[in-house]
This record gives sequence, structure tokens and C-alpha cells, in this order.
Amino acid sequence: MPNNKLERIHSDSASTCKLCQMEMDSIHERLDMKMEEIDILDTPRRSFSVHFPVRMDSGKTKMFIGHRVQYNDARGPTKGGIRYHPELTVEYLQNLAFLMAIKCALVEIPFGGAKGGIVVNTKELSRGELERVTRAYIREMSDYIGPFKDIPAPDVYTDEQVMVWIMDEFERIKGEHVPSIVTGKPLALGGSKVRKYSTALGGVYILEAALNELGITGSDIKIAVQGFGNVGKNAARILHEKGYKVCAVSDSTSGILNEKGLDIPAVIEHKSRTGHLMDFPDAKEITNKELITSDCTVLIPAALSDQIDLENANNVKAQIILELANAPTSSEASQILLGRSVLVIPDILANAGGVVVSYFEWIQNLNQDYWEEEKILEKLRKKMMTAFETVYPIYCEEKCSMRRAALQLSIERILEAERLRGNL
Ligand SMILES: NC(=O)C1=CN([C@@H]2O[C@H](COP(=O)(O)OP(=O)(O)OC[C@H]3O[C@@H](n4cnc5c(N)ncnc54)[C@H](OP(=O)(O)O)[C@@H]3O)[C@@H](O)[C@H]2O)C=CC1
Ligand SMILES: O=C(O)CCC(=O)C(=O)O
Repeated sequence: MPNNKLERIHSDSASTCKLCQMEMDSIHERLDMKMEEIDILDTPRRSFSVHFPVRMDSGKTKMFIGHRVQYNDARGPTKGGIRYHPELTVEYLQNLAFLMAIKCALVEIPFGGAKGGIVVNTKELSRGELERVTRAYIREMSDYIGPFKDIPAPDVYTDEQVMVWIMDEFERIKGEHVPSIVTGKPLALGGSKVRKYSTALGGVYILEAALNELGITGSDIKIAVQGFGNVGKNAARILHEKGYKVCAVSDSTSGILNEKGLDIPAVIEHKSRTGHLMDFPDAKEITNKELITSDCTVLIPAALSDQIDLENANNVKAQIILELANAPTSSEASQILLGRSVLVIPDILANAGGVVVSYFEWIQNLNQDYWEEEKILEKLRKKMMTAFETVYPIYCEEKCSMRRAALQLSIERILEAERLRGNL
């Protein structure tokens, strides 16, 4: 392992989030970080993979691979979603788990960061197979997760039902009720009001604060949303209900565009009835690539990573990018957008509403005391606005990207926790 500071920072063996490497390099310099501080942030604390057999509907047994990365727990038990995707790798999850640690520090909730999942295409599984795969993964993981160790939640291609199977399998193993083992549950089994749409709503609070700062107002604001799952669909719905023109949306197969604004409730009905966006009447069909460079004021990536890259960053027409997905913008693209004065509201701030209400769910489970919607909405808004109002002045004063401003703040908080624990 290289021992020179710069060599170490650029070494391939360094595990610091590659997704924001350039910002990280400039923070190392700005905060004049010591080698031991860089190392502590560079290193996932626990990172493991499990292989397990599952009996498929055909009667044959198939082996699956699951991963979990618990990146940093200096500020509390680790927290983060479970993703089911055929291209999932442990290296990639390390990046996402790092972002979780940063996100929790940014909104000042007492958690570290984790992320995990299974290498699987859920569209190829029956419901029974999905349940057996989930339960088998949790049997392998049960010693390493817990309400005060590591608390999973939904992410791409996992939902409330998957969270119930996680909770139920964990409870069978432990022989007691432990609803606080997982968040994102349905209301009937200890879920929290608002959690279903909190990622999208938290992002909308931040977007409106940014529009206000930039003086962008009026009925001409056009919005494009990539991804039409939990996050993208709810973002489109909330923005439509608030009177914004949502002109383009997409899912994994295609996109649709209507420059006058899409009828979002009708799009939601169409997607839930047909399973896709294709053939929606009164709209032009576009590709996911075309959506990214479509004529809009606000672009909302709400699907997978690396959607805005070196190839298309110069062609983005939006004035604001609200990153509801994790890591949708490559590090190089972020620099191009900064140069073009496009405001990129980073994932660690924009999509933090999800984990904030997960934190509220965890508290409610531990206390067996459930809160009304108004209370949660008020507390969510306060958390999101406090984070925005702390990050925005740093971004303005230091003339850096908003991502760098947010990362810097969180890193100082994580290092403070490490110092207080005597690790530095
Ligand atoms: N759920 C949460 O609370 C949080 C989620 N996030 C992030 O938000 C993003 C979306 O998560 P979530 O909505 O929960 O996931 P979902 O599984 O609910 O939805 C994913 C959506 O992305 C679409 N999609 C999948 N692959 C592609 C692709 N290659 N190109 C374009 N669209 C694609 C899917 O299409 P189709 O419908 O056709 O399958 C689907 O509409 C992720 O980056 C996640 O990490 C961040 C914070 C919290
Ligand atoms: O709700 C949570 O605990 C985590 C959500 C998540 O995975 C994320 O914010 O990326």
C-alpha cells in the first residue's frame, strides 16, 4: 500500500468513494487531512459476501450471492438499503455505503452507513422465489444485522413486502418481535407514515429552496424525471400536485415526453396497469438518454448510477439537477456541470428524506409509539431545511460544488466522532 499521501489518494487500492473522488481530493487538501484521517474514511469496516442455495419453482436448486457493506459506524449503528440487481458488486456497494455514512452525518441522525443486496434480476423470479431468496439471505445475515448493529431498508427493486420478509425471518431466528430490525415496512406492521414517499418529498423541499435561492419562479418550470419506481413516481406525483409541469418521465425500458406537461395521475395508472410507460397516449416516446438532455429546467435522475457522464454532461439543458438516485452523475460530469453553472443538488442531500423518515420509523418502533402524519412532515421538513441552510452558504462562499460543501461538512462530523471514540 502506498504511504505517500497523494499516491494513496489516487491509488486503485484506496476504497474512498470513487463516485466523488475529485471532490474528496479537494476536501483532503482543504481540511489539510492527516494520512490516518484519510485512511479511516477510506476503509469500509466490514464488507462481506454470502452464497446460499434456494429451491426454485422448477424444483431445481440455484446458488445466489448476497453482500453487505457496513462502511462506518462511528456515529451509530449502520443504516442503508438492500438492492436486488443482476450487476451488483461488493466494490460498488462500498461506494454506496460510504454515501450512506456521509448522508446520515449530513442530516445529523445517529447512524453510520451501510448498503447491501443480492445479485439477482427480480423480474425473472416468481413471488414465492423472491420470498425464499430474501429469507435465505437474511438467515445468512442474521448474526451481523440488528436494531443496534445494522438496520436495512428498501432500495432498488426491494419494497415494503421484502422488508416484511426480512423482519419476519429475523424474528423467527431470534424468537421475539423486533420491528426495529428494518425500516420501510408497511403501516400495518410497524411502518411509519410518510416513509413511502419521504425520499421524494424531502427532495422536493430541497428543490423548492434551491429554486427560491436562484430566483427561478413561474409556470414555465419544466421537469424531467428518470426512473418511475418508489422515488421517481412519487417525485413526479408531488411536483404535479404542486402545479409544476412534469414534461418527461422514464422507466427501464423507455420514456415519454409531452412539452405541455404530462397528466401524471394518468401516467401512474397506465404504468401500474401495463407495467410500462410505453404506449401512453398523448406523449412522444423518448429514450432514457434523450430524457437526460431534454429541454427542462430541472432534471431529476431517480433510477440508477452514472446516467450523467462525460458523453452527455455538456448537452444537459437543465439549470438544476436534483439527484434523487444515488450517484447518478459521474465525478467528471460533475466538474463539467460546475463549469457550466448547472446547480447539482447532490444525492447525499437531495435523497436524504428516505433515511430521515427511516430514523423516525426506528424511533417509533423502539418506543412502540406511533406518530401522526403532520408531526412527521414537520420533522422531515425541519431536518431537510437545516441541512440545506448549512450546506448552501458553504457552497456560495467557497465557490465549490454543492457536493463538495456537503461532503466536507459530513466528513468533519464523522472525524469528530472517531476522535471522541479515541480512534484518532
Ligand atoms: N427507496 C428509497 O427510499 C431510496 C432510494 N434512493 C435511490 O433512488 C433510486 C431509485 O430507487 P427506488 O425508486 O427505490 O427503486 P425502485 O426499484 O422502486 O424503482 C427503480 C426505477 O428505476 C427504473 N430503472 C431501472 N433500471 C433503469 C435504467 N437502466 N434506466 C432507467 N430507469 C431504470 C425502474 O424501471 P422499471 O419500472 O421499468 O423496472 C424503476 O422505475 C436509486 O438510486 C436508490 O438508491 C435513495 C434514497 C432512498
Ligand atoms: O432508509 C434507509 O435507511 C436507507 C435508504 C437508502 O438506502 C438510501 O438513502 O440510499
